[in-house]
Amino acid sequence: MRFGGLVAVNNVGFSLAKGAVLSVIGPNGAGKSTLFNVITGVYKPTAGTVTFAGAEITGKPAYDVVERGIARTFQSSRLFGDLSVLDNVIIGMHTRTRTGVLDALFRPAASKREMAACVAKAEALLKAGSGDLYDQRYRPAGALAQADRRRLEIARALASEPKLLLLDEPSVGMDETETDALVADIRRLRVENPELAVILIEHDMRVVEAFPDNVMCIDYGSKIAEGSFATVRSDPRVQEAYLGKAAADA
Ligand SMILES: Nc1ncnc2c1ncn2[C@@H]1O[C@H](COP(=O)(O)OP(=O)(O)OP(=O)(O)O)[C@@H](O)[C@H]1O
Repeated sequence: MRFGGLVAVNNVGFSLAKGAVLSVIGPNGAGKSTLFNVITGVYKPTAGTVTFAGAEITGKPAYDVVERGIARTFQSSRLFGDLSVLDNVIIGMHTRTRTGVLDALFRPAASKREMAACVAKAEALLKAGSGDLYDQRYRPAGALAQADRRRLEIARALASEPKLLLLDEPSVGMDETETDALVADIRRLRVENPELAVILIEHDMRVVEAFPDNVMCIDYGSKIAEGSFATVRSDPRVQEAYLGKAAADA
């Protein structure tokens, strides 16, 4: 992915199996969020391909990508701050609902039934995560504490029933207890949806270490290491990227 003269993501090839978790690490500006933006259709890559569930989705519009089963959260909150917690989750279901404005006018019973099912499903998603989002379901999303906003972003992403969930720095703004709860949430999600694949962009090694099988480190847009957490952590190029050459040599 090129932006003028800057190559933000360069030859970052990887594949992920159903049910697997991949952590993407790398210093600030390495190209991690751009990778998510390429996968989810926010950017059309200047070269290369993205294939998902057997179909090429390179450059497909974001709504199409969500419909195919890829959901994401963002580094900065994209919640509707004035809407309730519950409504934010219901909005996440829009690709899976069938009735529209015309149905509301001409088939009000069907429309009402679908809405009731959406509310029940949204409440279940809010109950399932850690914390007390369910108890706060009628509060405006903008009034939530930061950790709760992150949990709500995840609940909203799950509302689209994804096969692949992309989490962009989910632990930002969380203390250690909240981070542990996040790890527990992701673990529980995997037990409940064994086929759900997850890609995490993370700076917090507590989270990365909790899913140690697949880790990829990006630096200046290129992949510099991949493998288990232990392999990647001990790679001298990774240590240099994070700590600077002098510290890595020390
Ligand atoms: N739309 C854009 N136009 C121009 N340059 C961009 C654009 N988006 C990202 N970049 C550049 O691409 C590079 C990679 O940015 P990106 O946000 O993907 O990094 P990151 O690894 O996610 O960093 P961080 O951890 O700070 O979020 C940076 O140099 C950034 O300035």
